[in-house]
Amino acid sequence: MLTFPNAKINLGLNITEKRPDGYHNLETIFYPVPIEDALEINILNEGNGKFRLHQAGLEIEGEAESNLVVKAYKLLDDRFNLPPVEIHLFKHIPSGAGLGGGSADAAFMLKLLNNKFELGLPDDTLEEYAAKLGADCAFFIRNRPTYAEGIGNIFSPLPLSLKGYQIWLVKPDIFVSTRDAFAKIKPHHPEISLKEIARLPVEEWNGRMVNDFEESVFPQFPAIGEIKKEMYRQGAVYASMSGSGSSVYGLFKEDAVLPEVDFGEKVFVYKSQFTDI
Ligand SMILES: C[C@@](CO)(OP(=O)(O)O)[C@H](O)COP(=O)(O)OP(=O)(O)OC[C@H]1O[C@@H](n2ccc(N)nc2=O)[C@H](O)[C@@H]1O
Ligand SMILES: Nc1ncnc2c1ncn2[C@@H]1O[C@H](COP(=O)(O)OP(=O)(O)O)[C@@H](O)[C@H]1O
Repeated sequence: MLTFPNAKINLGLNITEKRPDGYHNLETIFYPVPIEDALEINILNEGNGKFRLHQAGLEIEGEAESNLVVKAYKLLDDRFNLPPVEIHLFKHIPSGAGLGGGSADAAFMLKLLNNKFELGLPDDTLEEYAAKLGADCAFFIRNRPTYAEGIGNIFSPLPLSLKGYQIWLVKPDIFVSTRDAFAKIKPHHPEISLKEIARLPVEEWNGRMVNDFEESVFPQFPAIGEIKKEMYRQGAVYASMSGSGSSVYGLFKEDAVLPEVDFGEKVFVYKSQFTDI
């Protein structure tokens, strides 16, 4: 059985409080983007192990055991004693990009196992399992435009559509640690809630909808801030870093012609148009 975990971008991100447990409360909007990995499972008929992971495409750091698709499998295996599986994962979504690729793989693995082995788990339960695997993981269960609060795990659906807009996404060869990026932030409550800003037309987001991580990440990695400036020079109606970086996206009008810009070596570039949401 085969599935295609997609990425997300953050539309705005306000980090509002540091919590006693070390995590941070925030508000953000998660929006699905059609950059997709490919994830397949088959029943494993040979050997003694419970899983075998084959990985291709972009590299992911770490052992198979630490891959989030394996963690997702183990989580459900502990509860349901699943048959052994052979896993094929092809990575297209860059890691350390603020695109949630690892979290998407984990959430889609939960959904895949639920379907393949007919576990009958409703979305609410799948979200509870997903939340154990990463702060933004549960978003990918329903995978629709979502306003998120708490540590990024309390959701409400949002009637927001970027249909027709073009997205230009650039991920430089820079790895930003989410943990370090949080550590440098001074949390504060925004004057206007992100939910309110999101009701405005996209053309009015610039200067209002902010990603608090930019303030700590751009001084450390000026190249990321330069990409954002370039997006605006090229006519973006809105541009921002996604999550804790390092990717930057620009939203462009339907009829805009996106130029070819050389952002340097080892830079991931993706252009597309939002369709069905
Ligand atoms: C902040 C966001 C916004 O989208 O960043 P990106 O990962 O997308 O860049 C996400 O919610 C991140 O989610 P995720 O990447 O799953 O975070 P986790 O693995 O759970 O946490 C990584 C580390 O970030 C810090 N952390 C994470 C979430 C949060 N609300 N407060 C925190 O302080 C903690 O130090 C934690 O150890
Ligand atoms: N299947 C996976 N895909 C990507 N990264 C993974 C995966 N499993 C574990 N990881 C680890 O998760 C970390 C965060 O990856 P990812 O969620 O893609 O990025 P981000 O948090 O920037 O959105 C990576 O450093 C990687 O080592």
